[in-house]
Amino acid sequence: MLRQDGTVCSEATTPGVQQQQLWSLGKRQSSGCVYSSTHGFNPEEIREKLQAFPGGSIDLLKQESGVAVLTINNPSRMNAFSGSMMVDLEERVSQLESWTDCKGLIVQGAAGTFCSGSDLNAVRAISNPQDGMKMCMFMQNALTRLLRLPLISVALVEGRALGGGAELTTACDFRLLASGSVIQFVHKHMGLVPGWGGAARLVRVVGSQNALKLLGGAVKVDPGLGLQIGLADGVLEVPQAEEGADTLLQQAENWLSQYTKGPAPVIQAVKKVVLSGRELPLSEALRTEKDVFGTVWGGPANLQALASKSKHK
Ligand SMILES: CCCC(=O)SCCNC(=O)CCNC(=O)[C@H](O)C(C)(C)COP(=O)(O)OP(=O)(O)OC[C@H]1O[C@@H](n2cnc3c(N)ncnc32)[C@H](O)[C@@H]1OP(=O)(O)O
Repeated sequence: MLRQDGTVCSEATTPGVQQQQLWSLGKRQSSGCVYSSTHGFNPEEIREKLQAFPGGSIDLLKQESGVAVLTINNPSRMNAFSGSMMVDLEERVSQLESWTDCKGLIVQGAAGTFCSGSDLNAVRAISNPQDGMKMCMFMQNALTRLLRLPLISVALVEGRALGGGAELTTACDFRLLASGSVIQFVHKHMGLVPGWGGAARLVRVVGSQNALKLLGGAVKVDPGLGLQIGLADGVLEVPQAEEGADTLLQQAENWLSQYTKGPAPVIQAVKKVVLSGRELPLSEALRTEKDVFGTVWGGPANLQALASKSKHK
């Protein structure tokens, strides 16, 4: 059953329609926004305002493998988020939510750098508190939906991830840092704190002590520090120009494949139980886990594994 706040609580499951149910469970939870009209949030109004600051794009490539690539594309501004890119992001997340075969997602920046945060030209133009709040709610909704997608996501960070760009990395399940890259929550230097949900997510990734250090000191997190505090899940070497070396994207796809190998319903179920464990109180998380279990128990992958008498050596 779907609660009004977008979370899922338990309901009886009937074996046989399990795969369909898993998808709808994942979809229902992933579409749970933080803000709605009950919070005075009017998405149409802010969409229109954001569209007045055009430039760049958010590009989505869905691949047969079930792994999609989302590219932050505004190279002349170091992939800063223009207003229209924020609206684009929301649209791409909607497209991913309705992709039934999804298994994984790589979020990258175009042209050798990740993202320099919100476009400072747009920020200046909407620097009044009312517009700031609306933009903040809009981006929190979009990034919460991104993190709740029933797939396994990784931010591929090359170059710099600054401000909102750093926040975006925390809306992915994992982060891979290329050699020489930096994640920096520069908000304090801008007289700000994160507003796209980056602080709340950062605390969950690195713990409150480390989050306080990173935000309070606007610390530059390089791959070494990232690994040490758990912000980075792996480090990739930027390939030399010589022929044959895997690109960073290929390396990220290889890395992600350890988690996306296998049937989509099972990968989606894995994400779903982890997500509910992270977001729901224990009793609700347990009931959700039971429901998700019911969608894979006796399903094609389960039956095939039983028939092949697989051993786990
Ligand atoms: C809740 C969200 C909070 C936020 O995200 S606030 C925004 C936080 N981000 C920033 O303050 C980034 C400011 N930019 C910088 O520090 C530097 O440009 C940066 C990214 C380190 C790159 O330095 P450099 O390699 O020296 O390159 P550069 O400065 O010449 O930049 C190349 C062109 O990109 C532009 N750019 C970079 N970041 C931008 C941004 N966020 N908004 C708008 N334009 C931005 C920059 O102005 C420059 O443009 P132009 O060539 O002068 O026309």
